[in-house]
Amino acid sequence: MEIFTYMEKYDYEQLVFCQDKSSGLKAIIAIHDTTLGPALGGTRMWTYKSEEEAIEDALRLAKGMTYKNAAAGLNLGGGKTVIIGDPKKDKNPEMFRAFGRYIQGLNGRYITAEDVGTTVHDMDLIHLETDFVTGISPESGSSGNPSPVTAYGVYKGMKAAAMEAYGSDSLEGKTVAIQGVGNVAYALCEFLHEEGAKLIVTDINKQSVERAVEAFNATAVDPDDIYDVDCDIYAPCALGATVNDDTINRLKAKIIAGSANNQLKSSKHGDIIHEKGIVYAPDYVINSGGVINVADELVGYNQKRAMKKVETIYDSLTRVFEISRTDNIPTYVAADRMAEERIEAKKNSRSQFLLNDHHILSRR
Ligand SMILES: NC(=O)C1=CN([C@@H]2O[C@H](COP(=O)(O)OP(=O)(O)OC[C@H]3O[C@@H](n4cnc5c(N)ncnc54)[C@H](O)[C@@H]3O)[C@@H](O)[C@H]2O)C=CC1
Ligand SMILES: CC(C)CC(=O)C(=O)O
Repeated sequence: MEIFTYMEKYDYEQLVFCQDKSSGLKAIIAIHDTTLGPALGGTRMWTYKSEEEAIEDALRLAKGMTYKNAAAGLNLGGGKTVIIGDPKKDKNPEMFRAFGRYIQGLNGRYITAEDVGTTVHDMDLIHLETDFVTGISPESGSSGNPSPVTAYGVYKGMKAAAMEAYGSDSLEGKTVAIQGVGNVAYALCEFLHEEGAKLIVTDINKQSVERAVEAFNATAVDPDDIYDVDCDIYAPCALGATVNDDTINRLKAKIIAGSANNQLKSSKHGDIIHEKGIVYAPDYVINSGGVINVADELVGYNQKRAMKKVETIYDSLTRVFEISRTDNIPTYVAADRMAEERIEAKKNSRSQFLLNDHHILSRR
């Protein structure tokens, strides 16, 4: 990959490589755009096959955060970190403290939180070195684990998608195929089960599947079979790019709505599902509950206020579906347009965020 060519193409601001030999830290912080404010996005820890794959993931996820934060109405830019390693085997406290020092060095241009492979405990370790971290333990006045709130937003978004597809937002009796029953999806299963939806689940982790089968009477299938099951809603809640050339003709669902980031392998796949009449809830709109929740910490966390804002995901998606219908454009294009309009409006007055005295986290 020609890194500068790629960065120039999608207008990235900064890519930071962090290495700490004694703890084994190898992290990549990608900052896409700070027009609206400091870049906020989580830290993913994953076993990448190559450094190139890790860089690409960081870059794609960071750009997604720019759009997510803009579409959610947050005054925040987009960034994300990936740590190369196995979250089950390679973590140690020094690693996250070293990473925290790198974040501190960015002086507020980037604020982190949880993502796949990282936990509240990891954020607490980062917090020992920097204030530019959210989603730390609630005892410190923080909002804690964002996953259940993300799940609540996805649940609300799924209802908006059901309204668009079926004319009713009830999920009772609907069959939802859930790919990956980790932190977000387990909490999502709770909401869906409570409303009377039927659940089909899969995960590469057997224990996660068993837990969902036991708790929600879910039907388990093998990971690759999830694309072939009869269902009303396909909910990708694992990693990205699962709507791709191999899967797109296998999916039987009328709705695609889940928590995973970067669900479409490429924009071509968004065009195809639009032509097929599938209602696609753009990933960064439906999964913005977590970032909306942690962003509330920037003004002094208030759970009620945060949850009220998370509920607006239903309205944002309804607006996206309306634009898509009226202008006959795919929903991902409608969402991009909403986000880009917000960023463009601000572009001439603000860019390249730098910390100022009013940064709330520096006073926490
Ligand atoms: N945690 C949060 O608040 C937010 C999460 N997201 C996104 O939602 C997705 C899930 O996040 P979390 O639940 O936090 O992560 P997690 O790591 O707790 O859960 C992901 C699950 O997917 C499973 N998985 C991985 N590859 C799989 C495959 N090929 N087939 C089936 N299962 C597979 C894993 O075993 C794990 O159980 C990620 O894409 C994440 O970026 C987006 C916004 C916020
Ligand atoms: C986990 C969130 C708090 C932020 C994030 O990285 C995301 O929404 O993908």
